[in-house]
Amino acid sequence: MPSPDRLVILDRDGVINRDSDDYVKSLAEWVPYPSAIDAIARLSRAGWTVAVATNQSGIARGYYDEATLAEMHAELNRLVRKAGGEVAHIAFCPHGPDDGCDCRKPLSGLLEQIRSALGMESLAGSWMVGDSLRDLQAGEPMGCRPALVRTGKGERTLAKHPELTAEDSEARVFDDLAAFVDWLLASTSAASGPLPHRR
Ligand SMILES: O=P(O)(O)OC[C@@H](O)[C@H]1O[C@@H](OP(=O)(O)O)[C@@H](O)[C@@H](O)[C@@H]1O
Ligand SMILES: [Mg+2]
Ligand SMILES: [Zn+2]
Repeated sequence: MPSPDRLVILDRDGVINRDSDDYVKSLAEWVPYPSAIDAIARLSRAGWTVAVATNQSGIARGYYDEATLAEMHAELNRLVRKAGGEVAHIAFCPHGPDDGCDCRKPLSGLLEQIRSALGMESLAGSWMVGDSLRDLQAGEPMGCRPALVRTGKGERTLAKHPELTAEDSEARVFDDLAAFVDWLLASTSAASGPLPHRR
């Protein structure tokens, strides 16, 4: 059972792979950031558990189906394993904005699925890394530490929510997933225990 202090939960589109305003509708359109695949493997090799929480309303919208989504996630798993790492669990919301589900971010249902799948009591102290505010909002009730990346919709998110970069913001901002992992591994190798909360 992973410790939340060594768990990173990743949003998918815009963090692990390029996002598209037209949705990522096929394996061919699923283009991972090479540095992100390597970053996930570096986390695994350093003893961290990595999970993914992704909204996939394109399924409800009829743009692609769960079999196509499974092809993308098989490829993600293959690439991460080839790089020497592992993705412990991928939780996805196939629903649309009007379906009233409890798993579409900013709700926390996907993170609850991850907590349960990994057999954890709590996610408090784990990291939630995303390119949209709703990613960070999904982690907040679960006690996740928020990290925003500038890739994908990250720059748009920061333009809409400049408070995220304020000195007293709980969120930390990074250029991309690789930069977050560089910082996290450097910080936690220096401090053996959990990271101090941002002052
Ligand atoms: O970033 P994650 O959660 O991994 O996935 C986001 C995607 O499911 C899509 O989410 C859609 O939002 P709506 O679902 O239409 O609000 C749009 O933002 C698309 O551009 C985007 O590709
Ligand atoms: Mg995203
Ligand atoms: Zn859902």
